[in-house]
Amino acid sequence: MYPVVFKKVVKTYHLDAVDVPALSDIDLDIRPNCFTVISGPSGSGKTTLLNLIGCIDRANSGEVIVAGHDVNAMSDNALSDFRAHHLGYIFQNFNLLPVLSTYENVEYPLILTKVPAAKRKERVMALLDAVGLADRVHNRPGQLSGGQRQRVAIARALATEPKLVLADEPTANLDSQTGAAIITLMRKMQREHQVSFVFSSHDPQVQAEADDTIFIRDGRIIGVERKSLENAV
Ligand SMILES: Nc1ncnc2c1ncn2[C@@H]1O[C@H](COP(=O)(O)OP(=O)(O)OP(=O)(O)O)[C@@H](O)[C@H]1O
Repeated sequence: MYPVVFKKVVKTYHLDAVDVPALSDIDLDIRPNCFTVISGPSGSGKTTLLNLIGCIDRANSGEVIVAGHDVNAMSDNALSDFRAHHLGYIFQNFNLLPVLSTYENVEYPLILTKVPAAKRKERVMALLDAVGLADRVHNRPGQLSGGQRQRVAIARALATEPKLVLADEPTANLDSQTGAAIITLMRKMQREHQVSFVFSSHDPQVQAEADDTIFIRDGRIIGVERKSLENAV
């Protein structure tokens, strides 16, 4: 099953009295267990597309199917529950809760989804070990480097075992060496957890690692490049 299917999707923002068309007639399939990059110039609609895939925003028309669910038809409460259980997010600004420790940041989505305490501990420690932060469990985000913060965000995104992880410019605030290490880690986690990652990115390092690239211009998909799946699994 494709984790994401779009049919004739349109998104227009309303800014005061002006309509700003952001996405027009988007038809799209995202393959399972792949690294998919959305590539395009500034203002082309990458973040808008990622926000629709991530159910952070809603389309004006068309069908948006995520993990087999018609998300445009869901109520706000159902959508919020759906996001918590099925999706993981990685942001360029990391978006960690500053008052929580590394451990607590990764545990947080498991509390939201009511995972029992013993299971939470097991899963958080396994993830922090996998991202190389088992010795930083008590540090708060302010006591970590940018690369370490992004590692926490990767562990947090995978905590609920989602089928799909969305990453908006995940290496934008990292130097190229740290960015490369983060891409390698995301690839490793993607393969181990059999999850689909969808990125928006200008970073050639992220684009080079992609299985699939979706090229977008002026709110329209102008091409899709898919590598052989042997690279992805
Ligand atoms: N909240 C909003 N209100 C009004 N217009 C918006 C809003 N968000 C985005 N837009 C417009 O929608 C279009 C697509 O924006 P979007 O942020 O998706 O592009 P992008 O490709 O992610 O750009 P960048 O690479 O600069 O982040 C642009 O014309 C933008 O000005």
